[in-house]
Amino acid sequence: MDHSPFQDSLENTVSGMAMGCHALQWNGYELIVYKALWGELVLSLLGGQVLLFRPAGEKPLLWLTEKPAGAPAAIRGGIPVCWPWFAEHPEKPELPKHGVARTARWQIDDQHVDDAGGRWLMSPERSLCDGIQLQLEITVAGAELSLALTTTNGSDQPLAVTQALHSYFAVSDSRETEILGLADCRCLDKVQGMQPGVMPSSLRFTAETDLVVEQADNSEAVVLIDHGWKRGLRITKRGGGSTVVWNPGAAAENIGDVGMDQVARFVCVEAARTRFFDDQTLAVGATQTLATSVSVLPYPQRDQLE
Ligand SMILES: O=P(O)(O)OC[C@H]1O[C@@H](O)[C@H](O)[C@@H](O)[C@@H]1O
Repeated sequence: MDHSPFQDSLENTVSGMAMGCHALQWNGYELIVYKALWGELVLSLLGGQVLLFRPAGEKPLLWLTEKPAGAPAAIRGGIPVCWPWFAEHPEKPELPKHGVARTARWQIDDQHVDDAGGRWLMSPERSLCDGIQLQLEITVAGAELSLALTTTNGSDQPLAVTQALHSYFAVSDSRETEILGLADCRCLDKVQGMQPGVMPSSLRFTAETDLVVEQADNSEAVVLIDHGWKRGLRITKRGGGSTVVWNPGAAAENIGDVGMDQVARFVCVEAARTRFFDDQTLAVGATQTLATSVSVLPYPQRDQLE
């Protein structure tokens, strides 16, 4: 059987690789694969994007499309970096949705990997905004993955920035999952034309879902319970006052790298800073960090939130 990366899923390709660090071409994207005692991590140089994280003995925590558009298009899955604006540009709708970071070329500036985890520092190869520095720190500590995206305004002008770490979490079936931890938060429902509402104590995915939720910085973790795989994911956020929850439902038919055959395999829970709830202007010389982490919880774990 041919296990070329063009005919097999990235997950299968990586699971067949030896321990260590490997460069891999996948549908025109340059990837770096790390395999160690703690598990597997795959980084894409396009977008500075974590594509795969699988702690040893677990299923992958992140979902990745099996029908990638191919380089240099943005990759759907893993954790795209949306920066320096989230969603549509507020004044120039012709500009790319979710900013320019996810389609830029990034480099690995520093890395340290050992048997317990690793730490990687990435930055765009070329500045994406004059005078602005952007750095992504990726940390694996055992079975936990953390990302911290730091913006430093080294220009002579204040910088308006919104952003998201747009995590695609792998699930057995989105209809078998629920999201806890956002009860009573204010939200805007994008599917209903940004209609304001309040989040329920448990959110289920029964149709297209696209919610921008006002969730205070450093609040309790969001818990994603997967009743199919009997797994919980604990998702934290720091440095942003918004959490975005997205699954396209039937709208996936019109999204080439999702489609109805893949739409139930993921749920997005995004750590964000949005113009709806926590717009930010970064003063000259100021630094801001948006961070998120994910780790596995035993199932069931509802009582941990009650
Ligand atoms: O297709 P894109 O540009 O990657 O965006 C995916 C989704 O990203 C989410 O963050 C938005 O809330 C959705 O509205 C959007 O559809």
